[in-house]
Amino acid sequence: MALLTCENVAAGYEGAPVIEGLDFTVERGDYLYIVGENGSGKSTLMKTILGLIRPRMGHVVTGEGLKRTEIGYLPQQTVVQKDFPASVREIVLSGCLNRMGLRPFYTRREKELAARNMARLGVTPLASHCYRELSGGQQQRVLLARALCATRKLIMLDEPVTGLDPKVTTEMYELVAALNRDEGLTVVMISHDIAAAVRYATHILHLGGGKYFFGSRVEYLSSAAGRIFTHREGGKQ
Ligand SMILES: Nc1ncnc2c1ncn2[C@@H]1O[C@H](COP(=O)(O)OP(=O)(O)OP(=O)(O)O)[C@@H](O)[C@H]1O
Repeated sequence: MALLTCENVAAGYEGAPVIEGLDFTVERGDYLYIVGENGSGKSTLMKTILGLIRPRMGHVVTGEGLKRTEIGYLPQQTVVQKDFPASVREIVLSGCLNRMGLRPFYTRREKELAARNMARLGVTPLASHCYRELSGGQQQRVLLARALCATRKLIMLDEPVTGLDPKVTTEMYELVAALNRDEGLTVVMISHDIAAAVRYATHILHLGGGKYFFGSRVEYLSSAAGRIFTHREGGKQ
């Protein structure tokens, strides 16, 4: 069974639904990019998958023993979040909150998990620094370490490179690609960067104009949406 299945999903707020009739699956080890213009419903879909928004129609089904609370999530950063007055260690540890239930303290295992994920993301030397004093790239690494504390299976990232310079953007992309390739972590990433999508993704979901495309990277490149991109890039892909 797929790790994640969306069956005829419609979601939105008041008024007309933002997304409708969406069908796609995410298998273990996939790297799915969700692309599409502003307002096409990418974040709404991600929140629906996470169970933060109830679908108006259809179902989101998880498989392979995955619980919704075991999905690592790196949300789109707001200005307020960038200014959060906590230490890096506290932020990373808070990725364990979903496992804690009513228990008020972190266990030794949770502290070890946080330490491991800080090391994995190269932020151990920043552990006692205040989060709001970090650069944008360091903040995103910290949030990725936090999301990894919540999951061993599936991580969802909402535009994790917004505001980062090209070098740090590439580092972030390579980091996530390595987690997928070397550690078998399944990744779902929202992005506006179609060039990165066709470089890193195994699958692409392109939302927009009431329609959508879902398929493998190769299928995307020969689809109408993908051909617009390759045409613009002069057929470089
Ligand atoms: N909390 C909300 N309440 C009401 N409408 C909302 C809410 N969040 C988003 N919307 C609307 O839903 C639509 C889709 O928004 P969403 O954030 O899912 O798009 P997106 O594709 O992620 O956009 P972007 O690329 O700009 O981040 C937009 O028209 C937006 O204004």
